[in-house]
Order: sequence, then structure tokens, then C-alpha cells
Amino acid sequence: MTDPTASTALRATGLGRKFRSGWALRDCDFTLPAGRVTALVGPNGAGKSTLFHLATGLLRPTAGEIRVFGADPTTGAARDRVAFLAQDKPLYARFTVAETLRFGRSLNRDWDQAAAEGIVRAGGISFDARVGTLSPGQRTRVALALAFGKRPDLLLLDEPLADLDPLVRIEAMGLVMAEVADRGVTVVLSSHVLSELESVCDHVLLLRHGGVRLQGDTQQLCDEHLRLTGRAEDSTGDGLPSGLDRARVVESRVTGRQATALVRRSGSDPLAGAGTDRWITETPSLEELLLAYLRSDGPTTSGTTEAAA
Ligand SMILES: Nc1ncnc2c1ncn2[C@@H]1O[C@H](COP(=O)(O)OP(=O)(O)OP(=O)(O)O)[C@@H](O)[C@H]1O
Repeated sequence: MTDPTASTALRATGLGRKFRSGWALRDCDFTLPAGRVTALVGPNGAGKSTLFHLATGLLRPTAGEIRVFGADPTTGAARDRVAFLAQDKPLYARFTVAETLRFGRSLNRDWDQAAAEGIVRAGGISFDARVGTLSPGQRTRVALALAFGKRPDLLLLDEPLADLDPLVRIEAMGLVMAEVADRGVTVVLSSHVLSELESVCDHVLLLRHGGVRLQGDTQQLCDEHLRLTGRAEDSTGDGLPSGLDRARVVESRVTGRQATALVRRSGSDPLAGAGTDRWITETPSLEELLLAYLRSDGPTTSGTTEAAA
């Protein structure tokens, strides 16, 4: 058995997965720390679900490897420690809630019936109700009860809250975070709702075109960047200050007379000698940081890889 206190929950080395249509993931290297909540972010088709399927052993890599607490995801040692909630939350519609939990118990050696029942009960859901008659929010709660009943060390959530209204989303997220706080379970959560991630995630992995664009501790990543706002310069094509080191610019935009840019700090001051006294510089929010990296095609930020190691 691997060490449950091991500091790395997921590690990928040269990870790639190819389908007939092409590479869904390619040359991915990342490390996701244990005991943290990681946001897995990327545009549609970036490879997020493929990554989850590789981490759960449902798919095998075409190249490289992925390890779950140091183990091959297709082995029992890894599978026992991982719970996965997929986008479509597959549950048997004709089962009652009680039958669903019994099914979970029959599949898992270390099943925690009290924990699973507690999650269902806290949502006011009848154990006799058929799953097919439940609201989307109630189905999510039952799916989470199944996931947490397994007592996982790693919980993988592939946009499970996408079909919920905002109030139910917040409630379901609160449920996840309570379990994280109680048990220190590691969570990887994919979501397109960037504004919700800042309050729940402390680590991020951003995929684009099947590759890793950004990874690391969220606070550290924000601190490693600057948001620059000011009146667009007429003399430069991109509106930014002429002396600004363009190699550090992740993304820039001009709206009317105003220019904004997200810039990497990377040690020395990227604005040194740039004549930027008329520009406002601020540390970006996580949402601003993620949006800039989602929009841009620039190189991977190497300093953040160090942050994740
Ligand atoms: N089973 C499969 N067979 C063929 N191609 C696949 C398969 N699964 C994924 N792909 C392709 O791999 C790429 C990545 O898909 P994936 O579902 O992993 O992206 P995603 O980031 O989860 O997208 P979304 O945000 O829309 O859920 C896409 O081009 C997709 O068409």
C-alpha cells in the first residue's frame, strides 16, 4: 500500500492520449499536491475529461504515464482510493436511493454507510424515492453520497454541478468543501464557472489544446503576475508602454482608449524603464489570471511549474 500521507496525489510525466481524431492530451507534465483542491480549467475540448479518464484508469495513456499516489491508476491500490463523479452522474433511474447506496456498499470494501446516509438525509431526500424522480440537485447529492461513501483520498469531479441552479451549486460545493475540511480529501474539480473557483480552489491546472499552460498554487500564481491598465499608447501597435518587455505579456487588449495587459513578473521588474507611471499595476484575481491564459496562445509559464513541484 502506498503512503496515505504522500504529498503528491497525481503526477503526470510526458502524458499523452491519442484518439482517431488526434491527440486529446500531449506531452503533459504536472504534479497535483495531496490535501489540496485543484481547479482543472480549459476550454471545450482541451482534454479535461480525458485527463480524468486516465486518472481513473478508464483510459490508458498512448504516451508517458500518470500516477495516483504513486500507483498505476488501473491497479486496485489506486482505484480503492479514488472516487470519480462524471459530468452525466450515471445513476440507475429505477433504483431507490436506499438501493443505490446498497449498490455502492456492494462495490466498495471500505464503504462508510453512515457518511453516505448522512449526506442524503441532510438534503431531505427520502431513501424510498426512485432516483429517476429526483431533481438534478437531489441526484447530485445522491451521487456525492456515493462518492463520499467510498471514503476516497482523491475525489475527481468532472463538472458535476454544471446543470444546477446557483443556489443548489453553492449548497453542493459546500458539501464537498465540508468533506474536504473534515477528512483532508484531495479534490480535482473541473469547471467553466471561473468566478466560483477562487473561493474553493488553492491550486490550478490549466489545459489548452491538450497541453499544460499553467499550473501551481493559486496565490503564488496571482502574485507572479501583474495586471496593467492605462491609456493606450499611440506610438506602439499594441497600445502598451514601449519599454515593456513583450516576452512577459501573457495577454493584452485595447478597448476604446484603454489598454489592459496581464504580465509575468518573473523575478526582475518587467516594467523597469518602461515609462509606466501613468499605468495602474495590480495583482490580478484568479479569474483574471485564468481568463488571460485561456485566451492566449503564449508559452507555458515555467515558474509556476516550480511552484507545483
Ligand atoms: N472517446 C473518444 N473518442 C474520440 N475522441 C475523443 C474521445 N474522448 C475525447 N475525444 C476528443 O479529445 C478531445 C478532448 O476531449 P475532452 O472531452 O477530454 O475535452 P474537455 O476539456 O473535457 O471538453 P469539455 O469542456 O467540452 O467537456 C476532443 O477533441 C474530443 O473530441
